[in-house]
Amino acid sequence: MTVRAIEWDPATDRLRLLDQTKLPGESVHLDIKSVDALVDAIAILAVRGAPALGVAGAMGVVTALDEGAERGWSADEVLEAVDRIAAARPTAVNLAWGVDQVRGLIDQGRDAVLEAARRVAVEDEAANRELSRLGADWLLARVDRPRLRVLTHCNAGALATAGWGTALGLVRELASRDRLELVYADETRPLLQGARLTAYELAQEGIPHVVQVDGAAASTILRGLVDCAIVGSDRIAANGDVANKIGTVAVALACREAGVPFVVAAPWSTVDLATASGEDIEIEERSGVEVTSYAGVRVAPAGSEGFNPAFDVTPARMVSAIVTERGVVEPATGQRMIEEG
Ligand SMILES: CSC[C@H]1O[C@H](OP(=O)(O)O)[C@H](O)[C@@H]1O
Repeated sequence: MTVRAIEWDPATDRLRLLDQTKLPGESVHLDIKSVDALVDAIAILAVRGAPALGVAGAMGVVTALDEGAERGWSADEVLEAVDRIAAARPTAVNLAWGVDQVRGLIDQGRDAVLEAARRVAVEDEAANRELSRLGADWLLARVDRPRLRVLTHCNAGALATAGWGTALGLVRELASRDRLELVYADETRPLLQGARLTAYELAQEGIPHVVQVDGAAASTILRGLVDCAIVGSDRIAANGDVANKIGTVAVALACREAGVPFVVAAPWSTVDLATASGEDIEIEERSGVEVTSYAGVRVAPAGSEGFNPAFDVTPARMVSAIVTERGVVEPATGQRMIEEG
């Protein structure tokens, strides 16, 4: 079983999060007792990754019901608290999607909401395993090499989902088939999800990998050191434009120039058919201090401000494949995301 980022803890009957800001050095869990605590955990990326945010959003509705019962909130006050969870981060469609999967059951009571939230988690992990199989089949049919060398950006692993992972789920599937040679993991400034979290997952499972600075990705690809790039996503627009961690579009540009596949792995819950194109995706702007400092130590001069968009958009024309549990779409050929998927 892969590392668990999120669970509904039977011992406390509360949402329990693995605090990803403490990894890889410490394995610390947060018992979420209030909506404020969950919103804060999302804001500081203690829980992060689009599918994981969907699960946290769904389970957070139970947290809102419990806090409302303790504090005597009206039905409207409970819904206002649920809305705060859904709005805690703007780019990943999964957060609001996860809340929406269960909020309509509130009038059926806590048990119904918790059962539905748990189902969101189970279905996410199942989707990740299915898309990993489909993605490995797609890649192995196109890359003529005994074992693949893969570049990935950020963390789209078990820590970013309910389990197994999306981009790293595909990596795990390749490794299980003995078709993986090496993973180049971009460190992913400024919060180092790659160096801290992707490396943590791969090291735990003995999957061969190296960590590289983000600035090395393009030359690693252009030097012919990788056979493909596989990344996750936070929101996929109807036309196949893909929002993902800042730095992803640079990887896609290099893949197109080098003629290697740029693959996006994501559950269908990340596809947002209501968003026509990447131009309509809100990009989260985070504090510039995350760029000008690291681990509390300022690295830029006092007079320098940080510019910190957390995501970028890769145009559909640069995306070789979007792999979901419903199948593979090839946006670079003009294919669009459709409900039948
Ligand atoms: C499997 S989706 C993971 C996705 O989420 C990450 O963003 P963040 O760490 O800020 O939540 C990044 O975009 C990953 O690709």
